[in-house]
Amino acid sequence: MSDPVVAAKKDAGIRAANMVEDGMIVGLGTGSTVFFAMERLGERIKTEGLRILGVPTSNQTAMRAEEYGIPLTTLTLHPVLDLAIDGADQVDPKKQMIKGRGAAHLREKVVADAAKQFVVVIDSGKEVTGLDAAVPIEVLPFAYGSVAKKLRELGGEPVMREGVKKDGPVISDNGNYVVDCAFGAIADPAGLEAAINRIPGVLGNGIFAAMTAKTVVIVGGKR
Ligand SMILES: O=C(CO)[C@H](O)[C@H](O)COP(=O)(O)O
Repeated sequence: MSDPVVAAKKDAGIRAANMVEDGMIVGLGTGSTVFFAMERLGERIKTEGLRILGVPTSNQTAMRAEEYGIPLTTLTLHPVLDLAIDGADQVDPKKQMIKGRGAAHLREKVVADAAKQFVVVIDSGKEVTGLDAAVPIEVLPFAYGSVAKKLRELGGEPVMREGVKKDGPVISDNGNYVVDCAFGAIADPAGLEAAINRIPGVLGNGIFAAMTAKTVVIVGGKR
């Protein structure tokens, strides 16, 4: 019997991929849900002759794109994207979200910001009434100590993300540390997103609260 969460992710991914039109430049997020969208895009390229170019948000996504036959481009050649498809870890009713389980949130935010429309694909387990997950924060290694102190002053509890099958800290695709910082229930996601970004040495954080107007959320298995 198929896993209902996996089935929901696949449904969300396929529906997002079916929104893509011929000639579009498409931001490609990172994670298991967006990979279902990419698989479907690969099928459409083969069967319908769909012509698209993708901008990948991680090394893993670039490798998947190669596997699925999705041609890639860069933000240098295409600074404006028609649409970006990505997953999320928590999404609230205002379409504010927390991302970054895969430590790709810095490039994911750049790509989502460059897109005219941001399509977020989730299963219903990601829907929450209020954001409260630890916030992934990409930090310049040189600044780790001072950033951690400032995050504590903001009321957070920063924890260095540790590697799996690798001793020591996770190093992002951009060569930086990733800190997971719990703040408890987040009353003002936009305010916290901006406050974290104001700390020198912070390169980006996983709260996405500034692009809700162009965000469409697809919850797999729900119509
Ligand atoms: O933000 C992310 C990676 O940095 C992912 O998009 C997010 O963690 C969702 O992943 P999944 O679709 O595998 O549940």
